[in-house]
Amino acid sequence: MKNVGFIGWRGMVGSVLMQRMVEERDFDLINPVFFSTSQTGQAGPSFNGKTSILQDANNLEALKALDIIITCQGGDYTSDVYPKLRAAGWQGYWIDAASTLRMKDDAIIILDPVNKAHIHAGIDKGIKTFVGGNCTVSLMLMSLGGLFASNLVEWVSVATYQAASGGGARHMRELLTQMGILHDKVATELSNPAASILDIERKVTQAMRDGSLPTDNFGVPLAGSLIPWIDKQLDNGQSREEWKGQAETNKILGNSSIIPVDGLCVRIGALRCHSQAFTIKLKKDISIPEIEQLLVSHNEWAKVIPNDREISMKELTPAAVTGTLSTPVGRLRKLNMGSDYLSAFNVGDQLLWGAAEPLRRMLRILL
Ligand SMILES: NC(=O)C1=CN([C@@H]2O[C@H](COP(=O)(O)OP(=O)(O)OC[C@H]3O[C@@H](n4cnc5c(N)ncnc54)[C@H](OP(=O)(O)O)[C@@H]3O)[C@@H](O)[C@H]2O)C=CC1
Ligand SMILES: N[C@@H](CC(=O)OP(=O)(O)O)C(=O)O
Repeated sequence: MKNVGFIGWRGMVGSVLMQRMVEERDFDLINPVFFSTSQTGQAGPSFNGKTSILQDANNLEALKALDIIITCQGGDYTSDVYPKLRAAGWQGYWIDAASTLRMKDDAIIILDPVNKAHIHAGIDKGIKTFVGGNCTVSLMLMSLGGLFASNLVEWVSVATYQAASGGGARHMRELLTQMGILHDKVATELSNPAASILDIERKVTQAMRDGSLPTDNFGVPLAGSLIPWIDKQLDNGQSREEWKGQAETNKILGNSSIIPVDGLCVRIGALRCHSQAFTIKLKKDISIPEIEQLLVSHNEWAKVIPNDREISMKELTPAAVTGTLSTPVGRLRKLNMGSDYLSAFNVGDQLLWGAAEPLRRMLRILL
């Protein structure tokens, strides 16, 4: 059995990874070794009946003994440890959730339902570094993969509605705390049907503006509001999250001719499902039934939701999709701009296909 090291396993992404690996009995196939940057020497978890002591995630000698390393620890850890490990001659497989290494020439962005052939070709060529994609990119390709695979996409314009979890566990807590404080401010009025709704709104708006909400993580209130910027600011006016859309999509697809992907990335008050609204310029006018067929036949998780009000409201929402591997896509219709302009809307759990699932599937490919 291969020795597989896990770093970042107790964080939010890592916990989802562990849960999925238990569900799929991945631990039966490996000899897991658990690491920590802060709890070395403490008892490790037991996912396959065996317990062990947590090892130091910065101990290069311990890491060098591993065949495969899976890290969800974050970009700082990767930037620090990965170069040292490779410089020390380690030839094992590095599977990473952080964005640090994604665009390196000797790394492949992993999303096997979309680029399995590319992954296998990379392994055959000796590539040893595999990185999970940005969550919005992975979720877009899971739901729209059929259109890309059929070479039908000329360009994509996207508006995202991204959940708090994309920022990390502390961001989720902050959003919920903000929601609770806002509710508390008007709880009395809400229990009185005769209270003026404009008084209620005024109190809530005042609380959003007077500094009474915790904003250490988001920087500004998110509850009752939104944030039209995710990740760093680039010189060209894009956010880094928006930049990833085109860069990572084309790298995952292995395109030599770039498909333009651009738009606006926005944080909203969902917990762990990202949603995205797409305008897609098709290379040719094909019918909606043909499009639906291409989408559902691309992979088993891409579910088409009929463009019907009731069904969309029930099935195409974060509330419906959270915690599932399904990557539904709906609101499919031709736009007023012309019959080769398609609208689409997708929803996906950003901690599953958006983060943890591609990592465990990459491990399976290597076993
Ligand atoms: N959040 C997301 O949606 C996505 C994140 N990623 C990547 O994954 C990385 C990790 O993200 P995320 O899982 O959200 O980070 P977390 O903050 O949840 O966990 C990161 C690390 O913090 C340490 N830690 C300290 N205190 C605690 C605690 N009380 N509970 C759990 N862990 C604790 C753990 O390391 P230790 O045991 O060493 O102390 C843990 O591995 C990101 O930096 C990013 O690179 C990628 C895609 C999506
Ligand atoms: N940036 C994403 C989450 C994430 O971690 O993305 P990346 O893996 O590309 O850094 C979000 O905030 O929703």
